[in-house]
Amino acid sequence: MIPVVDISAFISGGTGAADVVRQIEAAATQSGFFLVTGHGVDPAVTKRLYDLAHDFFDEPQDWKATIGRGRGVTGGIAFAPMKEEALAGTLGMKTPGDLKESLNFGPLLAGDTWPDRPEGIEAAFRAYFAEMETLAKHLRAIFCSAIGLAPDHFEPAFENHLSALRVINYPEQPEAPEPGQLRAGEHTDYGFMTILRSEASAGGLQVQRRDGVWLDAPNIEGAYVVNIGDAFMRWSNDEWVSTPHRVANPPSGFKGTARRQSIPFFLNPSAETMIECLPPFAGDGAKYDPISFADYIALKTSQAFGG
Ligand SMILES: O=C(O)CCC(=O)C(=O)O
Ligand SMILES: [Fe+2]
Repeated sequence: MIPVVDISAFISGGTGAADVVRQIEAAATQSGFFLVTGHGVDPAVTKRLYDLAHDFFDEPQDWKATIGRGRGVTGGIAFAPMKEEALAGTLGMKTPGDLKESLNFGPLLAGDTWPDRPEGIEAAFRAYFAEMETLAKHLRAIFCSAIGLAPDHFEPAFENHLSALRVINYPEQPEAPEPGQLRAGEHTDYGFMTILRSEASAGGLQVQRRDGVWLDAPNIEGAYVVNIGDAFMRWSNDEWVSTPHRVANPPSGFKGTARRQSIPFFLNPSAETMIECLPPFAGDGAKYDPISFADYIALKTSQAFGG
């Protein structure tokens, strides 16, 4: 259900590029999820961010609580402590807060002054963000090829893109979660697409099949999980699907190590980008009115929080 696609032939322009495009199109229109290998992301850059964020999460709670709470610095750091977010709320479900904490960064997003430790954490975030920008550009070109758009069709929309990079820590669960409480509640992602560095653990990523059954997403070391977001689903007139997913708790009584750290990169277009039915999908008429990405996010947020 969640295929693994080696995209190296597309990146190098070799024979097999067309096959990559067809595999991604099939996944994006069926489950909205796929794994990519052969993506060219530098594993050392990934490891550095992973390790420094791990060190940050190991710091005492009372110190962490002083970090990343302000919003006065563009390109600063934002820290969300345990249980602050309940993702299922975005689907109108009332649950206790998610059993995770996260560090969040985007070059054009508001945050706070970076902490002086772990040393190099800002540079690690920025370097990984740049790797994700490169991979995202390849994926956009694959999408264009699949849909029948010029290869650079989406590029103007990503000149001042509002993408966000997040490292999430899901700690051990020495106490049983409350009823309905998960590591990350059921949700869809809002943006264009998400590129996730997942991690195998007891209590991991699950994706909802169309019949409602939850399936464990496969984990392949070094591969990225890619999923389509709501904004791209709307852009594609619902042909490419944004699928509900969540992060399960470790089984109760689990005795091994269940700490998990994931790194999602949420690819978003610029605020003024118009989300308007792409011409190849307009055959039977556009289902939605054109809307700017900024207005779309405001609409989603008000729907999720009943505003
Ligand atoms: O941690 C994960 O594997 C997924 C997290 C997620 O879906 C999200 O933060 O949007
Ligand atoms: Fe998500």
